[in-house]
Amino acid sequence: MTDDPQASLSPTLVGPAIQCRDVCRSYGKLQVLNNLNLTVPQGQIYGLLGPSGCGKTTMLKCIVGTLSISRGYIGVLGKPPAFPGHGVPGRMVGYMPQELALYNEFTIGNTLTFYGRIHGLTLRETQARINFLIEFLDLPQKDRVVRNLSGGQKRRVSLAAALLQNPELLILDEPTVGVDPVLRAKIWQHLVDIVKTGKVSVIITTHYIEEARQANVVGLMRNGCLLAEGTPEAVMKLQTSTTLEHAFLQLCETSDQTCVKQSSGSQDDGLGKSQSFESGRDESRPILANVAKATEEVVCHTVDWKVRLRHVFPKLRNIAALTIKNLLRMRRMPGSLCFQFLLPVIQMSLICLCVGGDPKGIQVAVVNNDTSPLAFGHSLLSFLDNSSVERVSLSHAEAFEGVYDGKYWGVIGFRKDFSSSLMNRMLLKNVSKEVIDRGSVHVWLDQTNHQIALMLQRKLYEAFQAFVESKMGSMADTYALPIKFEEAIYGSHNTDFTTFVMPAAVLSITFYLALGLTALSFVLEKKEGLLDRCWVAGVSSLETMLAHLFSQLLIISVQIILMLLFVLLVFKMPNEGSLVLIVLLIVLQGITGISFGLVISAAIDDEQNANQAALGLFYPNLILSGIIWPVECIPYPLRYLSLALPQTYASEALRCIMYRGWDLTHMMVWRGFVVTLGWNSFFIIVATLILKFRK
Ligand SMILES: Nc1ncnc2c1ncn2[C@@H]1O[C@H](COP(=O)(O)OP(=O)(O)OP(=O)(O)O)[C@@H](O)[C@H]1O
Repeated sequence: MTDDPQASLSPTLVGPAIQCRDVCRSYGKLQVLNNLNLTVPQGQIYGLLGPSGCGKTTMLKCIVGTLSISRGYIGVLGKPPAFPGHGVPGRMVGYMPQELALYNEFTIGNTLTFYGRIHGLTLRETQARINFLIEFLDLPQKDRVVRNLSGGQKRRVSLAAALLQNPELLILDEPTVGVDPVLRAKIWQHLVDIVKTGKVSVIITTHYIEEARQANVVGLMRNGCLLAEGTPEAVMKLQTSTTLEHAFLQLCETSDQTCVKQSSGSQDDGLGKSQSFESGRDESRPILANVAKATEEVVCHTVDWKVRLRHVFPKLRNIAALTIKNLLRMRRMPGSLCFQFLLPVIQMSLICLCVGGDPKGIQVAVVNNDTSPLAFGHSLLSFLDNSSVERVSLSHAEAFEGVYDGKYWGVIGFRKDFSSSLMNRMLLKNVSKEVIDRGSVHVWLDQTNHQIALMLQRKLYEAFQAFVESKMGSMADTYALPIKFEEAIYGSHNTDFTTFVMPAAVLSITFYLALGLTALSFVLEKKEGLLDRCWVAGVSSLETMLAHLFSQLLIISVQIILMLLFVLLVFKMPNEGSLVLIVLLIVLQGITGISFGLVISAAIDDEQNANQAALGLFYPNLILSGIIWPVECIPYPLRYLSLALPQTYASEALRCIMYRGWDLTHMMVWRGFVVTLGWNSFFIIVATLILKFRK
């Protein structure tokens, strides 16, 4: 097998394989491990037995380092778990967690090849081990997908993953559950065989107490304490029992009787503390008073700075293995992949089609009492945009009744002498207020829909302007407002609301999809024990995050290409700026989404809560980031919050690039990039810290 730098750091094992001293661990107020002392001798099988909920799994998780202890000391193969440069977590340890911790969409071959890559095995070595394990564990063909295996077969694949790299220490949490008696016997025989070399040690938990007779040492655990530890024969002898099960029952009864003594911290020779049956082992030595002592033991291991640096620095091998794994998972879920590619395009197309355009087919009642042969009323209405405004000629009473009933959005009314009064208004210098009023178009609107009301006002002004031009020719300007809008400096007079929304919407869609998918997939991996398993195999949180980032970047790239193709070529949105800058900013915003997703999934253990967090943040962010309405409308001090959000300055920057053709020399552009990069770094640091300290 290839030389692993970690393997070369294998400690000189003079002491036991695992040593736990006064280990305490709680979940909130629930004290699960209570001053637990346990010793796994080098080159032996240790059976950790105890009733459900007594803390066995918690103990194993503390040993592999996925859970931290609140007090005490744990030494694994000579050093505390996760000690810089130590092979635990890493190749020296094979861990089979209680949950299956398998990638369901992988084949058996994919699963084992992935762990082979993590452990630095060559393909040939992995292949040889796969063939052996399939034969030995009576597994189906290696191209069978894990999802379609039976419960027992899945457990055996999980065991195979733990055995793959021939580790020096095997930590197996209930490996024989759901396995038939013949195979159970075979697994035990294999464990017995591999420890015979003296180089491999095993700690195994099982519900089948009797099978643990094959262990060299058993530890009987109850309520977070070790009741007894010794060879199975010694335990049975002391309890004058013929079976381990009976011996255990007796120990439990005795322990219940001395329970009060235990809680008062009795130091006598009863079962208040762990009984040792192993000759020569000093279980009666004073309990370490506090963490300080444990730390003392830890600091005696000096660490070379190079080793420390290698410990914190992400390993390319692991990142590559995880990235390949992520890509393979994506490939095995084509439906989900298509969804991820198409959803942004569909969302963006819907925005371009449905948001910001003029309302169409708006029905308006017309009461035209203008009977003059000039028929100015009729003529003016002919200039109204027919696609937006549908006119319905009615009597005065019917028109108003229709608006009150919600059938029409307004009434346009012309008085009997509208044409002559309008003519007088335009041609005479002095006219009475009454003539002005009679020569006006009277409009009553249903103002409950601001956009429709605004559109009707605008269409009427435009129709009037066109009408005046048709009647007055070159004199038309005399009757227009004395304000002239010249050629637009940026954009055009036809710029609509869609143009405003589009850049921020692209960023927002990329950000939220990346956030949602990252949070969900990470929380699920964490919940199913996959992250812990990878961590025990030697993968750091940072490596996991980087690999996720790389594989997700591939998805984001396809999403961006499709979105931009639709936005620029199909919906013909204007773009004056550099495509490179546009793509870069959207990619960086996608990374912001991924890194924020990592923070959520690092802090939250449950997919429902993670979804709630992502959904809960969606609307406030959409509104406060100026995506659907200008930031300038947000009142102070809320505006300060808005400006601090990851998408506010980025949206502004993208609008400046696309519509003003600006580049990085403009503050409004580089500020968007700087703020995005700042948020990315912040989120990744926070996620790493949470993953590191939340054990
Ligand atoms: N993440 C957690 N948060 C809160 N309590 C927990 C958590 N994990 C375990 N516990 C509790 O800690 C106690 C010990 O659990 P643990 O899984 O270590 O028991 P166990 O001996 O392995 O049981 P089993 O044999 O059924 O697997 C139980 O009461 C359990 O409910």
